[in-house]
Amino acid sequence: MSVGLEALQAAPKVSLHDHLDGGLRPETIIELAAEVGHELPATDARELRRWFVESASSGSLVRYLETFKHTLAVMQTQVHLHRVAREFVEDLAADGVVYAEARWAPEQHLLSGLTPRQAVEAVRDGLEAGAQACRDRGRTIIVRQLLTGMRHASASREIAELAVDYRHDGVAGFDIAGAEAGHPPTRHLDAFDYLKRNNAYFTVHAGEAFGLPSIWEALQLCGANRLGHGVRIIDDITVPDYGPPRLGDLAAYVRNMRIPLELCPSSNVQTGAASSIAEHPIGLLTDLRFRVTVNCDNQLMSDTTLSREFAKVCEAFDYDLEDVRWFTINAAKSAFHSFDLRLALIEEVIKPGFARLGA
Ligand SMILES: O=c1[nH]cnc2c1ncn2[C@H]1C[C@H](O)[C@@H](CO)O1
Ligand SMILES: [Zn+2]
Repeated sequence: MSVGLEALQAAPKVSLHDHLDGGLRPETIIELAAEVGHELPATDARELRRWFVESASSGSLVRYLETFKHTLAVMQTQVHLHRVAREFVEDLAADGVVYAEARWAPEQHLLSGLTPRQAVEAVRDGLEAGAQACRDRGRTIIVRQLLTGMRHASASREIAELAVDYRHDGVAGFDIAGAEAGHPPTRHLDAFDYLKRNNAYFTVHAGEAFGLPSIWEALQLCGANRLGHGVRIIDDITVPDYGPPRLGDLAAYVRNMRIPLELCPSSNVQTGAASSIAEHPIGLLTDLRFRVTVNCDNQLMSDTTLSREFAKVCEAFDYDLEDVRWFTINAAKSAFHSFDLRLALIEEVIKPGFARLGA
C-alpha cells in the first residue's frame, strides 16, 4: 500500500538538496522575463512548465543544465532575487517542509552589476521574508543558503570565503555544482582547504554523471561532509545471485562513516543517472542502511515537490510513513546546522509530526 500525497504533504520534511535557480514558479519566470526583456521558449505557464521538464529529460546532465539559462536570466537584480527566494520558501512550506537548505551560485547572478555580497543579502532577505510570511500563516520553516561554486569556473575560492563570512547570517555551507565529467572537484582544492581551515561545512555534487573516482575525490581529497547525489556509489556494491551484497572499500567507507547521500530520484532519471524510479539505487542503498536522504534537486525541471518525490519512491519500493520518517530523520541529522537545532527538529517537530499521522 503506497502512501497518499496528502499524508506526505502533512508530514514535516527536510530538504537538503534543492536549487533556488531550479525552483522558480513558471508564472514568475514569465512575469520577470517580460520585465527584463528575456525571450522564453514559451509564454504560457503550463507550456513553459512542460518545456522545462521535457528539455531537462534528455538523459544528459549537460543538456539538463542548459535549461537554467532561462531562470538565471530573471535572477539578476536584488528585487528579483528577493522575490524568487521568498516564493521558494512559501512553496516549500506549503509542501510541509520545515527545514531546507537552498543552494545557488552567486557568481551566476552578477550580469546586471550586483556584487556577490549584494546577491547573497538579497537572497537572505527574501528567504527571511518568505519565512515571516509563513509564520504569519501559522507555519514555521527555516531555510538557509548553500553557496555554490560552479565546477567549470574559477570563482570557488571567493564563494567559499563568502560562505564563511555569512555563516552566522543565513548561510549554512558551500557546494560545488555544474557539469561533472571533465571537471573534477580537485580543481577547487583551494576553496575546500579554506573551508576546512575555517571549520565550515560543504557538500559536493559527485557520483551523478560520473562515477566512483568523482565520489572518492570529493570525500578523500576534498573532504566533503555530504555527497550531492552520490548515487553512483552503487558501482562499488556487488549483488551476487546468492548471499548478501558485497561492499567495496569506498562504499563501506561511505556507509561506515554515515556520509549523507543527497539522492534526487526524478532528476537522476532525467539525466540518465538512473534508468527509472523503480530501478533507482535508492532501494538497495536504503536496504543496506546507508545515510539516505530524499530530495528534489530542481523542482521546476522535474515538476516536483519533496512530497511528490516521496510519493514516487513509496510507490516504487512500497515504503510507508515509517520509512519516510527514517529518511526525514536522516536528513535532519545531516543538516548543516547546530547539533542543538537538529535535535530539537527531530524531537520536537519531526517525531511528533509523524506521530500525529500514525507513524
Ligand atoms: O544535479 C545537478 N548537477 C550538477 N549541477 C546542477 C544540478 N542541478 C543544478 N545544477 C547547477 C545549475 C545551477 O545553475 C547551479 C547552481 O544552483 O547548479
Ligand atoms: Zn543538484
